Amino acid sequence: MSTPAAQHTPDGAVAARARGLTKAYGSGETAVIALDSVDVDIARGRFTAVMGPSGSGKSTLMHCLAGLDTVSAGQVWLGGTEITGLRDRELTRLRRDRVGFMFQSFNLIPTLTAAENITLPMDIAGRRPDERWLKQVIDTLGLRDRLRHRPAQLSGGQQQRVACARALASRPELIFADEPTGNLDSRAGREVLGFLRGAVDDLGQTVVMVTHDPGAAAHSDVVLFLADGHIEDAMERPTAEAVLEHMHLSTGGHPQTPWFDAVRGRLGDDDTDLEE
Ligand SMILES: Nc1ncnc2c1ncn2[C@@H]1O[C@H](COP(=O)(O)OP(=O)(O)OP(=O)(O)O)[C@@H](O)[C@H]1O
Repeated sequence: MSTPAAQHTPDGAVAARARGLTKAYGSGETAVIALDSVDVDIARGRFTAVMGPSGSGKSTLMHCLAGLDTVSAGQVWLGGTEITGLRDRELTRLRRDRVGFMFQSFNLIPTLTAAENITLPMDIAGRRPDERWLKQVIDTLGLRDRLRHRPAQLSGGQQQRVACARALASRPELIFADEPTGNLDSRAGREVLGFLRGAVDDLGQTVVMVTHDPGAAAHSDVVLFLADGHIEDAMERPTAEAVLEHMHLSTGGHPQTPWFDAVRGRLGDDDTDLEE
């Protein structure tokens, strides 16, 4: 299925692209089609949010675009390189060089300092960081005076900022963030979203973020809405209210799902007339 994002993005401005991307888990009668012939372009230098009900295929889409999972059919490109069909070793190198990851659970090494955690992927790869870039990332994220601290000595928001710096350190073409604010209180969550926004606006990075939270999605430039393994809509310049309204409409006006209740509660607008 084509999306507005797929139709209007010129070639050179695409950080990742999928055509006919299909992912099935299992086979025969028990097969689950997690993604069903998805076409999508992730625009370079923009902040894209991916939303949709639980099980709609968000994580699968992110993993296939990032080369973390194989596809059942279709093609995926990272920048100009088609990754479907690459051998494991080539794919690992490409991922290491071009992609940064942020997860809900931070994934920091407890025995290493913030500074060591930030450069760990580059140290493993035997690459020297670009010191000017690293300094810019650390200052942008406000981590200068936290570099010698270990994760346990940092707040949740600071830990996620370290994870953000780690994702940015090698200046990847693309950062994938899977619910990066899921384990944070709302203030720390807003702070991390502000830094991701800054990574796009001030550092020219490309960010793809999976989220259930309309308030988080409102920090993005475009929201892709998944449903049953399809991209069923895209929204440019989203606001939390417009995203929530879209979620309301996509549940057919019967927002009885735990997913909807949870996000509505987080927006704090239980008094609105959503259930009319
Ligand atoms: N390893 C797996 N084996 C079998 N089925 C899977 C596997 N991973 C995902 N699925 C199925 O694929 C579909 C899409 O899953 P996915 O995790 O991508 O959804 P999601 O939108 O990210 O969900 P959530 O918001 O709950 O994280 C679901 O039906 C899920 O049960």
